[in-house]
Amino acid sequence: MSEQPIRRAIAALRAGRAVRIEGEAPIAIAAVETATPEFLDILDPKSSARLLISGHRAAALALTNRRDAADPGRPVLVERAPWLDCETALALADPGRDLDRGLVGPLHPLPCRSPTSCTAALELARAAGLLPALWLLDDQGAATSVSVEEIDRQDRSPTVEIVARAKLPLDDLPDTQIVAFRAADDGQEHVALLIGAFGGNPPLVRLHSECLTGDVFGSLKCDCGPQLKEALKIIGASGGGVLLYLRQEGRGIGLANKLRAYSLQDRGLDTVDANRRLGFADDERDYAHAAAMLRALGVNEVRLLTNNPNKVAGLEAAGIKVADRVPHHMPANPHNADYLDTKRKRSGHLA
Ligand SMILES: Nc1nc2c(ncn2[C@@H]2O[C@H](COP(=O)(O)OP(=O)(O)OP(=O)(O)O)[C@@H](O)[C@H]2O)c(=O)[nH]1
Ligand SMILES: [Zn+2]
Repeated sequence: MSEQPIRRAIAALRAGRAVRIEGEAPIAIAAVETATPEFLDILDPKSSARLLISGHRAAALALTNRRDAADPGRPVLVERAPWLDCETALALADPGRDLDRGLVGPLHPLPCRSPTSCTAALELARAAGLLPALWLLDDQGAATSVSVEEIDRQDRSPTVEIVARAKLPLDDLPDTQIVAFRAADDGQEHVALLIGAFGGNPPLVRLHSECLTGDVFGSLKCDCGPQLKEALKIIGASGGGVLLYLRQEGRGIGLANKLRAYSLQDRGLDTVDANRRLGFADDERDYAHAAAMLRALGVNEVRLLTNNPNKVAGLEAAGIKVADRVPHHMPANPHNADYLDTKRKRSGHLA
């Protein structure tokens, strides 16, 4: 499959290996989180690598000048000083550690001469569930390579294939089938539940983003668990519809990064600032894979259960008509009241 380079590049970054990003200005990178000191000694013998961080992380470290600050999406490079070793770099990348240790420095930001390649590289780190902090290496001989175009989500119209389909009896629900999908680009496995009979009118559809803590453990920090259960109930009661279970843990930043965000929230940050402090945008999801899954199921128009206007816009941008938005509120509890409030005040969720 032509899209396999992304999967290989994700695997290489996670394994602490180097990846070459092909494009107008090719670069070679390795993840700060996984690259070992021995590896860095070999690939950066002169200590001339630079540290590549996201604009959001640079802003949190007060490294952005006024022009950069206007564009938090713009990556920033930091010169490798002799004291900037693997552990110090990790402290720069990981806000949990900078709060523990205090900031290191002085740090010298450098102009980023290949913003397109660097942005693609940071996107790859996000897709790998790693912190958005990379070593930018002089040595470009990395065995694994992927192009900017292959990484860029805007350029991709992802294809998904149906891998398996089976009956799944669920409590209090009409006939339900579970369908496993695999995305050709990043290899991610998503799931659809087809509940009851639907057809004719646009079906009731819920896009549920994975939340291990809420869905499985019943965490009270968010509203995901109750939303998931209630969505199944509402779809079942309406006669039928579709629930997509999307593997977009932590609004697309991955499980470990979400738990890092939780740890920052334990220290008083809200959900939006925690994401930014880690170096991510508030919400890193897109709905192109969801749209491809719906199309593969023959669904081109939906009534969408959500309070999130960005979800409606994202699905429509990916070519699925949203005939109606059906609100999907859950009662707050003492642990998630502030979180739900932040989503309304800062993330545009509808009350
Ligand atoms: N990064 C991050 N992700 C979170 C946090 N709390 C929950 N999530 C994730 O947020 C996603 C659910 O998003 P929500 O904002 O609750 O809901 P939504 O799907 O955008 O909107 P609705 O359709 O109205 O429910 C899941 O992937 C959760 O893992 C958090 O504090 N930080
Ligand atoms: Zn949740």
